[in-house]
Amino acid sequence: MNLDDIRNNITRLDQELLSLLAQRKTLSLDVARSKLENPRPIRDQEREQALLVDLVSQGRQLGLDAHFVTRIFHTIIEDSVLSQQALLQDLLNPRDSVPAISVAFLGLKGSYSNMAARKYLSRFQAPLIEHNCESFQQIFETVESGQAQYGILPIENTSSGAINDVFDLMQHTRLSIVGELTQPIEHCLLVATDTRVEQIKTLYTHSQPYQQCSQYLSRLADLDVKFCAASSNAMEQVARLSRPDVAALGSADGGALHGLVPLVEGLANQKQNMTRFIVVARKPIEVAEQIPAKTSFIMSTGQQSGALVEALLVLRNHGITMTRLESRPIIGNPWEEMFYVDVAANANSGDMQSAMKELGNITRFIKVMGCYPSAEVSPTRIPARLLNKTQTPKQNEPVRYSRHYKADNTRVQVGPFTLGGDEPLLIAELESWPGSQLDELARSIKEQGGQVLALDCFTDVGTELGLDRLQQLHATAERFDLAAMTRVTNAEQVHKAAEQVDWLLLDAKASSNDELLSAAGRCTRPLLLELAEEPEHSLKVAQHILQQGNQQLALLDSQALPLSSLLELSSRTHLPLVSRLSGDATTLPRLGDALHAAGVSGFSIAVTDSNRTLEQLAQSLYR
Ligand SMILES: O=C(O)C(=O)C[C@]1(C(=O)O)C=C[C@@H](O)C=C1
Repeated sequence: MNLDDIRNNITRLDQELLSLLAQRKTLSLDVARSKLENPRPIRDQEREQALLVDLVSQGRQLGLDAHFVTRIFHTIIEDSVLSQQALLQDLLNPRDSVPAISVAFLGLKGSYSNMAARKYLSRFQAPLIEHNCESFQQIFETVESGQAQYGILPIENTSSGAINDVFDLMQHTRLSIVGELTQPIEHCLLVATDTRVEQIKTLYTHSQPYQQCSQYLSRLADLDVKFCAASSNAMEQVARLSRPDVAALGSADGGALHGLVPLVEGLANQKQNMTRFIVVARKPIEVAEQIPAKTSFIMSTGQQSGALVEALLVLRNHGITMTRLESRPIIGNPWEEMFYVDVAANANSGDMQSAMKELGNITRFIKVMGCYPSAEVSPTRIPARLLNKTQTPKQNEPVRYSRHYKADNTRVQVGPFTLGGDEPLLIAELESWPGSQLDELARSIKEQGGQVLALDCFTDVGTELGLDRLQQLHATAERFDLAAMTRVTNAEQVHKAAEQVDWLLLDAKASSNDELLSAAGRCTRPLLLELAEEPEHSLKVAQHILQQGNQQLALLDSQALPLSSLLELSSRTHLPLVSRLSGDATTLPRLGDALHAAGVSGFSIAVTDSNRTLEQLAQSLYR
């Protein structure tokens, strides 16, 4: 078969896939109607789990990786759940029979708010009348006066946090929240003509995307930056000039509305950049009981100590999960706060009604801002014990970590460095978060010959600070051409860390956490598994990880195992070994040499701002 024939076959298969997806969607809507007749919740995670287990098993028999199959079906099921929700909501909240839908949002054609508005309202399949607004205030006014039926407002961004102006305006509005959506923010360099990055001399941009892409932009020399009121203005300007030396920052979809094309994509410092929007309207909506709902309300408590805690306890006592808590000063009442609360509950449910009544008795002010369908469809996970059942064990297949399975040493690619090659790899561990000293220490590690910067981002801190530290670690490692490593202790940390660092450390305690091991085994970042007291046990854990798909695994000895045990280990497994060394500057280099000769591929040592042991070890190893 020649290339054209193969491509024709691929095209045919893709069309079949599309037609099958459309048929599946029709069936999913039939399910929704049947759930309405015989009331049942839309979401049925038991059914989803059973479906995924079967699909993964059948996929494996067809040579498809478990991770690939689950990822695709998570997306299909997410769409199915959201389509069912939209159908039920339409039936419950019939729309006035107007020929078009009108919406107010910030900015002009192509702004992120415009793209969010189009995405959210596409479900109504009616022509859209767009009201471009210059401020959040104007959006509220346009909807309040009836000129637009809906308003779209950003309320939080993963990199810049809460959008306070919107929260402040919410305090005084008569509008209700009727929906939410999350929009990925993907900044690109947009151009109007055929050009190259080196030719760009002037950049038109709004200040926010400019800050969010600072790392990429700092690499472009002599750029004249012209700030605009909104990204859409920047795009308009570049489209009007239509020259090879000008570019705008904005989304590819937004740019397309102005005839611009992306020259470079994915420019944001933070790779996962998302904005959550709320949708407001004059009339509140009802949310069908079968749908996962959210309710937003605002309240102010007295200033006596424990008042907020008491209010939150009411939610807990009614089994209501709070998904967000934000506080803003009350304008005109210095030192008083208004709290914005989102809960995962339907405002009409018995629990919520009685919780609101109790809250009414202990707060100074309380008002429901709206109840709306939750746009988050958290993916159903397959527990490790079921995932393993989906394996079709081949008779007498050698265990994966063993030399029978693979005779040659595994090479693990850690950022730009290789573990398991000819040269040993040097990991410098910082024992606590160094704050503003981070860059200084990274510079010193690089100078001394270190290659990997290891630092705990999550230990003893909340998720938000952990994520912030991850980004700092990523940025510093990149600045000094080091690879970055951090410890992960749960599945969520695996997903977050995999976006920012080159190597994930699983400590010996990880072996009892099935969910963590499965997430690590399914991620595509290399792993370093700390050996448990009983190395045999860790080899079983290694087998479990390798079976999930991730083959980039190394073992860490942090208990200074005797040389004989290390030799035995390296005769049994092809996985590279790393030793955590401690000791003084005179013994360390000799120890390092001996262990390297015994097959140890990497060394990890603690670095402080005063010791130079890393340098001595590096000099001895790289002699
Ligand atoms: O089987 C159902 O009950 C469906 O609603 C269909 C479906 C699916 O798309 O497969 C969607 C949502 C449920 O959570 C489970 C499965």
